[in-house]
Amino acid sequence: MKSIYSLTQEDLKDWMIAQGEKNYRADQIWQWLYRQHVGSFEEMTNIPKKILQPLSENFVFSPLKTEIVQRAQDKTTKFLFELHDHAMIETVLMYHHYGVSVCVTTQIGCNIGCKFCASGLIPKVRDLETGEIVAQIMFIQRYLDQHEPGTKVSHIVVMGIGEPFDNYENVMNFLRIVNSDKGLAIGARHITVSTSGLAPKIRQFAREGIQVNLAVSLHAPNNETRSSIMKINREYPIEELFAAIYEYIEITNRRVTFEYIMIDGVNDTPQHAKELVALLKPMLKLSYVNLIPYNPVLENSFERSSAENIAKFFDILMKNKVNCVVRKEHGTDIEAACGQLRSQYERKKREKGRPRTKEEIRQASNLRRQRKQVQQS
Ligand SMILES: C[S@@+](CC[C@H](N)C(=O)[O-])C[C@H]1O[C@@H](n2cnc3c(N)ncnc32)[C@H](O)[C@@H]1O
Ligand code: SF4
Repeated sequence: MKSIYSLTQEDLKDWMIAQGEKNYRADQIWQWLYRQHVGSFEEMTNIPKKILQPLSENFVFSPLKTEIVQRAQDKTTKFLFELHDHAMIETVLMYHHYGVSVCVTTQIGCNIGCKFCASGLIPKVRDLETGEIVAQIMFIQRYLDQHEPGTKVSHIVVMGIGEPFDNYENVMNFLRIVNSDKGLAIGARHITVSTSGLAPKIRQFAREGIQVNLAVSLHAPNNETRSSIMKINREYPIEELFAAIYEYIEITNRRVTFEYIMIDGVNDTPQHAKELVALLKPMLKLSYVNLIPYNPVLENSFERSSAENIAKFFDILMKNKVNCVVRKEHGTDIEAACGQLRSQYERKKREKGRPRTKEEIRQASNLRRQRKQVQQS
């Protein structure tokens, strides 16, 4: 059964009309959901039983069951949820000087399969429904209501497990619901959708008429390096990706953020930095680069660039007037890399009772060492 959070305002109105009810009932329910943040139909005290009954027969409330909550020293909190089909997803709550953001998951697994990413290890099982994405925000808003009354989710990043543009319609509905001014009213400019670079969807997104920010996971300035870590680059090479980005900028007049993970010996040399400068030169005022220190994951041997190499790379970009920042890390003392909490949890479940192999012990100690370095740096 679908979640009530799957419905846009229009869907809810259509449903009311189909029940022979008045439009304003849909507005009342919307207010209960997104202004009062109720967690059940019974709490909607001004809605008559003759409406609540069919509502609860046709829709579930939250489709999420909490499995694990991990809180880091900097208050970053990771939630592992179980869905009705026992699939596990992750959602992260982060605290910033400008507010509170939530990172949402959009798919179970991911077919893009980037080599460095824990989420891409598991092929896509299915797309999340709109309601399953909205429910992540509402769960965390209720968690905040309970633990820190008055604190509101102010920003959303669509950067959890999955490729949002491979679940396009559900993600667009999610954006409309959280942005609705009669509901949560999270400003479009406070929402960022990150894509690995599905060029045709970037063009489609440009035409949606919403002010949501676009981030592109670039991670390399040339096709050879990018294809070696992101197989999506073979389908949409840099020339095609940038043609779509230019079109996006032309239509929306909005700035694009480029995410660039710093991976030791892969994409972090001064030569890579110079190539990145050349690539971004024509769009200096309309682009922004986030340099992200790589978060080591157990399943591969990539390592984070040294602080020195990150600083050198940053300097080259800055000297060439590329807007750039080294992204602040969140929750380094918990399973911070996207998809890690879920993959650790599922591995432990599979391996219960089985002794670890030498290779697994080596990998785990390697990861612990890298994490320690990350926390100390
Ligand atoms: C998990 S992805 C989800 C959104 C979308 N699929 C994408 O690739 O942009 C969000 C961001 O996390 C980055 N990422 C993935 N694994 C990472 C890791 N181990 N350390 C740091 N960033 C990572 C991705 O490259 C991407 O920029
Ligand atoms: S980085 Fe994004 S696109 Fe690549 S595997 Fe991870 S979630 Fe999928």
